[in-house]
Amino acid sequence: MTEPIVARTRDELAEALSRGEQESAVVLTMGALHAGHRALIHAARDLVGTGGAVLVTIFVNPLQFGPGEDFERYPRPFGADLAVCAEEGVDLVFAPATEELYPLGDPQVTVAPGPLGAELEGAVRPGHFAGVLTVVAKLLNLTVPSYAVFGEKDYQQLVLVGRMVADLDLPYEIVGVPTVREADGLALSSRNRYLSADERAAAPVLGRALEAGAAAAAGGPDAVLAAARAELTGVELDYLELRGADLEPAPATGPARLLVAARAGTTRLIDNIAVDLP
Ligand SMILES: Nc1ncnc2c1ncn2[C@@H]1O[C@H](COP(=O)(O)OP(=O)(O)OP(=O)(O)O)[C@@H](O)[C@H]1O
Ligand SMILES: CC(C)(CO)[C@@H](O)C(=O)[O-]
Ligand code: BAL
Repeated sequence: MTEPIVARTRDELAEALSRGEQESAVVLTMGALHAGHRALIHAARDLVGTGGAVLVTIFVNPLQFGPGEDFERYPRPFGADLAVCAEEGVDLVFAPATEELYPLGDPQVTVAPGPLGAELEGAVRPGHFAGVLTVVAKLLNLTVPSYAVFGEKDYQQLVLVGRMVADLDLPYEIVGVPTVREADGLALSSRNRYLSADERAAAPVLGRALEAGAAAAAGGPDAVLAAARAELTGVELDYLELRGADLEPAPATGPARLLVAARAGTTRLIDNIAVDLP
């Protein structure tokens, strides 16, 4: 097992990137790495092969956290994260300090996420996706990969990153990876560690609700939502919505996406599933 190169500054990153011309794939994270991130790293390696370079960024981005959210509390187990990267054969880790990524302080020019950025997660977390897209654009322009790998667990983020790349002609291929789940259906998330025993016992209702909704697709959109809603007990619901695969309003037929966000105690969980409307 070889240790990844660790770059903490732009100069260290540029020097590391200058050493090779291989094709690269990047996985952008906020650390606290789990099996979901490992799946993204595996996908990145599959894209570039053993001759290519897999990069992981670890940066808890203050721009995407709102007031009263968990920026300070967010887990930062950097040593453990480096061990995961070494186990998974990551070639380069870029882990800048906030002032390294934002040397001029809060950016005056940011990426506007458009109307979708104010819906679903954006309605509950105003400004979140402007923060996400701004840091994603910066990290991609610093790491200049061929591919950038994202998880379907944050489906709206995946859609918005893809739209940013398309709208701004950014030269990166965005690749999505299916959500990795616990045995009981709970989507892996760095925030799951916040859950008390009782909250953890309640949390799988999100996955169960999504499965029930998808299974009711033959009955159409109303049946999907009714079946999902019936499972959502023991949590505080933020939203349950059926949209098109591109998160536009749900079509009457064809590929759709069922999305849920809820709180188990003070821990906010999100999840989603593909639904095929007949
Ligand atoms: N269970 C999962 N399955 C697939 N991809 C995942 C999963 N969890 C996170 N990812 C992806 O990993 C990347 C980094 O996400 P992040 O570092 O925020 O981890 P996280 O588990 O989503 O943490 P958070 O608790 O903040 O949601 C994102 O593209 C995200 O969608
Ligand atoms: C993409 C990302 C790393 C940007 O901070 C974050 O939103 C995340 O981890 O999903
Ligand atoms: N992957 C989620 C990032 C956030 O909640 O800010």
